[in-house]
Amino acid sequence: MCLEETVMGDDTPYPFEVIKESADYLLSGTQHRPKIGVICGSGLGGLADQLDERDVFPYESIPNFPVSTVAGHAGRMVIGLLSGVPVMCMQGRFHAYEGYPLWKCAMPVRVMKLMGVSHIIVTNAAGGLNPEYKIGDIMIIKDHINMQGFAGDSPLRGRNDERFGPRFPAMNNAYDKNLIAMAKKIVADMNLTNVVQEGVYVMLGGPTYETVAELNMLRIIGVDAVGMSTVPEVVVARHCGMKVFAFSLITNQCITQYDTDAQANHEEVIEVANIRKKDLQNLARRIIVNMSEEYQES
Ligand SMILES: O=P(O)(O)O[C@H]1O[C@H](CO)[C@@H](O)[C@H]1O
Ligand SMILES: Nc1nc2[nH]cnc2c(=O)[nH]1
Repeated sequence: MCLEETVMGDDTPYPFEVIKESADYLLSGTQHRPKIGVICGSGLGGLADQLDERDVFPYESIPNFPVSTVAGHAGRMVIGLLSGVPVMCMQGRFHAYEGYPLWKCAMPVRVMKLMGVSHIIVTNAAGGLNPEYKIGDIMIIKDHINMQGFAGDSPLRGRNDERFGPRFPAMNNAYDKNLIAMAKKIVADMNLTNVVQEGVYVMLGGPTYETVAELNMLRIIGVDAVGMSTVPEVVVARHCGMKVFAFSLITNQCITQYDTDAQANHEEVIEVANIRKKDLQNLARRIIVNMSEEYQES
């Protein structure tokens, strides 16, 4: 198969050389050499606007990159300094429901890897299924349930390239315990303990929100928050050896009763993200500064 066919087809992940082309393009357009990557969830892209000395790359300008099609996802890579730490931020991500295969949703993580990123922060907006969770809570993700994996799909499906990682990567400890402990200290220091939770995230394919029966089933299997992203990115990040920290902003309460007319909707998701964005940006900034101290020591 020629390179062009491989790039155009959706059946198999881009080869190393194609990912490298994207990485080299970004490296040639910025002086920064970030070791920390951030994927901004729905309505959470404001962090990228806070970077100093930033270089901005609309996704359509980056070779081989998909484009964002969802409200609340600006669709650009922003590389710059946050409190002096070099960072690259995806202001907008790719979802399976947009029509992208899982490997393409997560392809930017490999681009980050080839640019030198070793630590990644993945954020999302999610529905709170744990009845204790309130709208506006921040859930540190301690684990996930990979529903697509149960069904035989994976961003790692297809031939494995050992230059990225092993055929059979472990996925326990996907969410770095030391980073979680560090984040909890920061949360306490910021007096945010009462709005921060720690729980299990599930990704469903979307774009529908869930039925009552689906939500009740998910709760039984141990889910605390429900979304339509993050898992492919985390799987690919762990496959290539990155340390992962992830959190969900609980933008709505999942509706687990039949006797209500309330309905989940994306406008509410964006609205809540807007209300909470300052706390989230401050939290992310402090985590990034601490992370940079960690990788400088290691
Ligand atoms: O996961 P992010 O991208 O934050 O967005 C979440 O919010 C959207 C639904 O409102 C879906 O895209 C879901 O995945
Ligand atoms: N699947 C799903 N994704 C979301 N993103 C934000 N809220 C939700 C939700 O309730 N369900």
